Amino acid sequence: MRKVKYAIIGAGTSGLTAMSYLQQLGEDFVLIQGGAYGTTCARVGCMPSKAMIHAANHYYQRNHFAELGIEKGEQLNVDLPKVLQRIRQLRDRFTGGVKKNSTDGLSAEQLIEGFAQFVGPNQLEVNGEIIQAERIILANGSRPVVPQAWQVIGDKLWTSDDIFEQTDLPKRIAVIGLGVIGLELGQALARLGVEVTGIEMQNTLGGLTEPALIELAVAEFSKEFTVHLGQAAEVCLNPENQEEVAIRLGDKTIYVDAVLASLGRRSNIDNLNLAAAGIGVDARGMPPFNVHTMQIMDRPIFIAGDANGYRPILHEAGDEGRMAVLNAVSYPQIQSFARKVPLGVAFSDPQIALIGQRYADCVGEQTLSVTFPLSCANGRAIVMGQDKGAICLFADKQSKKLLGAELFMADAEHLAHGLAWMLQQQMTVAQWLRMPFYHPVLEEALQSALRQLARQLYPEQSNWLAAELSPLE
Ligand SMILES: Cc1cc2nc3c(=O)[nH]c(=O)nc-3n(C[C@H](O)[C@H](O)[C@H](O)COP(=O)(O)OP(=O)(O)OC[C@H]3O[C@@H](n4cnc5c(N)ncnc54)[C@H](O)[C@@H]3O)c2cc1C
Ligand SMILES: NC(=O)c1ccc[n+]([C@@H]2O[C@H](COP(=O)([O-])OP(=O)(O)OC[C@H]3O[C@@H](n4cnc5c(N)ncnc54)[C@H](O)[C@@H]3O)[C@@H](O)[C@H]2O)c1
Repeated sequence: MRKVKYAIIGAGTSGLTAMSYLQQLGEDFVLIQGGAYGTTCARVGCMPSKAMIHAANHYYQRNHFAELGIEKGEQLNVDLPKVLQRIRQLRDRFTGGVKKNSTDGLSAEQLIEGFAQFVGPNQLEVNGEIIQAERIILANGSRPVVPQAWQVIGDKLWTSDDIFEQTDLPKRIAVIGLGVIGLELGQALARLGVEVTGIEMQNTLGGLTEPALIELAVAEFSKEFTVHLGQAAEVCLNPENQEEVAIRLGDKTIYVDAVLASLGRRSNIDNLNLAAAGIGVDARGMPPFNVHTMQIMDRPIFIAGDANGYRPILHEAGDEGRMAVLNAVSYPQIQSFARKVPLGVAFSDPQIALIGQRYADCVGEQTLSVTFPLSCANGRAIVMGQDKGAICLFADKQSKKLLGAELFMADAEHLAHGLAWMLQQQMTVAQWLRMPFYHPVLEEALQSALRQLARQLYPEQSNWLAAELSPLE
């Protein structure tokens, strides 16, 4: 049996963030990594998906050249094998960079290759070796949800783990699940010339909850690919042609060449045998843990990143790795950390951004909301041909502070950051309106929405000309 002070399970963003702190402190640790190196983000997640979207969006622009007076755009072609090859080259560059700066520098004692599982309260087993660790960080990520019944279609069933490995793309793909992954990759595939059928069992897409934005988004995406909402699909091989997949949607059958399952991701926590550590799980298979400390019960065991399923996105995985390692080091002293304002961006076009609380969770007597369409006098959006979207802001009537925002607009990623940063400062709507807004920029749409909100929140305020200025103290 090997004894160590710290064991980290998983060399993803979360685990590596935790490890870098232990390295700085010169602590005694092991990093246990099962599966491929280089992190989910760089290998099969954020980065290859953005590389595909980038190529797809460039190619798609050809459809709009004529209206700008630029000729022969329709003569452009896409070389799909080259597009896919470039994605893999970029992926290798990103994963190579991650490895060089993290696991490549570890000694044979520090890095253990293999899948860990608990065999006792503080004991892990990897490849038959027992590791006794005083403090343990579980950062073993998540994997795509794939229904067992869909396996009958064999290699025609893809997830985000497979799509970037393809050397070419077929004519027709069904993208099932129009959350973030389905929307980003579904639109990219459509823009690269694939005939895409998008299927989502809820009556929304990309996580939007505000009805006007959902309607706008469905209308926009439907121009590029077929969108079926409110229906769960059944998948099998076409009995008459085993080369084809048959998707059953109610009484409709759609035939495609491949299926991209983007139905969500589930935690890998189930491969750790938590029961052997004396840790129970809830109905979703998750152990009890504190989102402000990352600690599981009162144990010297911490859970961070996608593994805990709380906010499965990259910057949160990094933050949770930090919280987990700070508390692992200070254990039994445990510090609670405030969570940052929730921020999510889907890199579709237009983008979707969700900041703070969700609209659906806030609607009620105490909430005021405004939805401002970009076509309504945002000059920059109109010039760019990007005036299809809208901004929805919602605020608490009493405190006059924003609760959150949902955006469906071009380049929402930037405005979303401004909104998240300001939301975290807990400013009132009047304070926001005293910030500078340049012209002509998309941010002026935020200014317009804030003005509409302010008029309802401050009915007593008669002089808005002055209210947007701060008196010199
Ligand atoms: C297609 C896609 C696009 C995405 N795009 C974005 C984006 O644009 N922006 C964003 O913020 N987020 C995005 N994400 C989410 C982001 O990639 C994840 O939230 C983040 O990578 C999670 O990091 P992690 O450290 O928790 O897990 P991971 O990076 O998955 O690391 C966990 C590691 O643990 C290993 N492991 C599992 N079980 C064991 C075990 N028992 N023993 C040892 N090792 C084990 C796994 O093999 C894995 O290598 C995307 C995800 C996907 C799939
Ligand atoms: N830009 C980003 O930040 C980004 C991009 C990609 C992924 N991610 C991360 O990856 C995670 C997983 O992404 P995802 O898109 O797979 O999950 P998701 O939870 O966002 O969306 C999954 C969708 O599939 C639908 N669905 C489930 N089963 C279905 C069925 N049988 N038929 C039809 N629809 C079905 C769900 O209703 C849901 O809308 C996200 O939660 C996010 O944290 C982030």
